[in-house]
Formats: sequence, C-alpha cells, structure tokens
Amino acid sequence: MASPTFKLNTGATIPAIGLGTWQSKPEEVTAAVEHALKTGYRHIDCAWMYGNEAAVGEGIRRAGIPRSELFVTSKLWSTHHTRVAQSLQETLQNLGLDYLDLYLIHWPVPLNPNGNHPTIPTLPSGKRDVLEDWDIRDTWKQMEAVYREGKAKAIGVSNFSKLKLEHILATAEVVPAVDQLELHLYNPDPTLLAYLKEKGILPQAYSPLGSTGSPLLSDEVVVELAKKHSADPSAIALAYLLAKGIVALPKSVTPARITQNLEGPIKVKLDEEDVKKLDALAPGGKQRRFIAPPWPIELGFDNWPPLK
Ligand SMILES: NC(=O)C1=CN([C@@H]2O[C@H](COP(=O)(O)OP(=O)(O)OC[C@H]3O[C@@H](n4cnc5c(N)ncnc54)[C@H](OP(=O)(O)O)[C@@H]3O)[C@@H](O)[C@H]2O)C=CC1
Ligand SMILES: O=C[C@H](O)[C@@H](O)[C@@H](O)[C@H](O)C(=O)O
Repeated sequence: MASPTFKLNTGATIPAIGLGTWQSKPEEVTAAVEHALKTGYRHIDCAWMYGNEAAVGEGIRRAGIPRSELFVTSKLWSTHHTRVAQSLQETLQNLGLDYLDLYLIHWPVPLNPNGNHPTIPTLPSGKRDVLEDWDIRDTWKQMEAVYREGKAKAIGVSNFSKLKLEHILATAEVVPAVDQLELHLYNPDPTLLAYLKEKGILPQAYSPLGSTGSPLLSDEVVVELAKKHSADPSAIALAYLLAKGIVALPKSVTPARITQNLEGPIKVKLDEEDVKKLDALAPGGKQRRFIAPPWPIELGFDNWPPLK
C-alpha cells in the first residue's frame, strides 16, 4: 500500500508516513527497513546519532527499490555543527547513498567537537558541553552549501522552536523545508504549527505513538475511537497527524506493526467529532513531552521542562 504524500517548499514530494529508526538495534533495523520498503514505505528517517546508518543502508539495498523512488532523511549531530559537509559525507558513506532527500540539523545546540565524548560531551559539572561561541546561523550557512551542491535535495531543522527559527531565518538564504518535532496527541503544539504554516515549513512528527512502549495507544479516548473505526489504536494516533498535514514517523522493528503503521492510518477516516475529541486530550490535562534531553540552554518551547 502506498503512503499519501505532502509537498515540500522545494517542490519535492514527501511520503506522509516514514519509518523511524531511533533505538532500532543495527541487527534488527536491516530487516525492519527491508520489510518496510517491501510493504510500501518509501520514506526512512535516520540520524548519524542513531549509530545504525550502515545497517539501514543494508536494508535499503536488500529491498532493491530504485533510489529515485525513495525518500531518505538523516540528521547532523550536535558535535558536528562546525563541519556539516564532512558529517554529511560520513552519513552518505554509512548509508551507501550519494545524496539525501532531506538533511536536518538534529538539535539547535552545538556541542564541543573536542570534548570528552564524541556524541554527548560533558563538563566536570555533568552539564552538556555546549560550544558557546558558535552561532547556529553558521551551521545553517553550511547546510545551505551542501544543498546547493546537491548532496541534500532539501534541508531542514529538528527541535527548532519559533525562537530558534527566527534566529536562523534572519540570515538564511534558504528557508528550511521541514521542522521535525515531538508532535502527538499529548503534545500537539498548535501555535508552533501555525507559525510553520505561515513560513511554508512542513512539520514532521517524531515519537508519534509516545515513543518507547507507545504509551498513547492505551489512552481511553484513542481506544474508544479505535473501536468505533474497527482499527488499531496506532491507526488513530497516526491518522490524527496526517489529518493535520503533519508527516508521521512511527518507529518499529516488528514486521506486523511496521505494516500496520502504514496501512492502518490510511484506512481510517476521522470525522470532525473524532478530531475534536482528540484535540481535547492535551489541553484537557494530558499535555506531556516524552523526549526532553537535558540541554543546558533555553530552547524556546512553551512546555519544555524547566532548566536545572
Ligand atoms: N529529531 C529528533 O530529535 C527525534 C526523532 N525521532 C524520530 O522519530 C521516530 C519515532 O519516534 P520514537 O521515539 O522512536 O517513537 P514512536 O512514537 O514511533 O514509538 C516507538 C515505540 O512504539 C512501538 N510501536 C510501534 N508501532 C507500534 C504499534 N503499531 N503498536 C504498538 N506498539 C508500536 C515500538 O516498538 P517495536 O519497535 O518494538 O515494535 C517502540 O517501542 C524515531 O525512531 C526517529 O526516527 C524520535 C525522537 C527524537
Ligand atoms: O532523535 C532522537 C533524539 O533526539 C535523541 O538523539 C536525543 O534525545 C539524544 O538521545 C540526547 O540525549 O540528546
């Protein structure tokens, strides 16, 4: 079954459902990607930080789908903000590809590339070792360069609030195509979504099921609507995002769930009443982020846990 699609501000088409790969073990993700592509997925969400790009690339090769039909995203990790072209080259080598369809800045926080750890360097205090004198506008300049070279057919950001977007947009020559954010029934963020719409930036939802263990799927309203539509609860959580024009990136390494996460939400047609009920969950008291790493800077999100 084919995924519905959305349009990027580059004019390119992006499949509205993509397979997530965070925390997918290398030994599981090859089969997961191969299964996904053979089932009809054409969009895979990766990141250098996930440490499994080579195994994802193997799954892509095994599935044998023509490259032109695939949409592959990866992300620039925080310790790489000062060397975008080099990091992208490493990602391409890992994946066995010669271009990405989308390259994102993973977080708007540059970390010390020469610190005490290659991914999450820390200071003696235990806080993350932020590269204080680096301006992320310069990271974006380097992203624009790899875009112009054609190594990334589109560029975008992830975990950028309005505050961070306004900061880079002040000097940007290319408007980000995408902002990948924690977006789901308990964290819908309509204010930021309205801002993205105004700027022509497509939202992508990470952790669309509530991340590890998919806690949203036992919500009583979700379960009730699943019964109404004779669907799995996952289909309700994902259909809600698609109905709002948001790309959904469910992760699974379980073949039946991978299939279900593509086919389920396509079949479900939520009506206005259903959407109203789902819209009421977060403002009704269930507002919650599942992913909030301890970045020691102000990210600019309304509902981020307070800095310690
Ligand atoms: N830009 C960023 O900073 C971030 C990006 N992401 C991206 O978004 C993707 C998705 O987010 P993620 O946090 O992984 O979480 P998800 O919300 O996709 O949930 C994944 C969990 O749900 C389970 N699951 C998947 N499908 C079903 C189903 N149909 N029924 C029941 N359980 C199910 C999975 O188990 P199992 O695998 O065992 O089947 C896993 O435990 C990531 O993999 C990554 O690609 C995620 C976080 C941050
Ligand atoms: O994409 C997934 C997430 O962003 C993940 O990469 C981070 O949350 C990371 O574990 C961190 O601690 O900063």
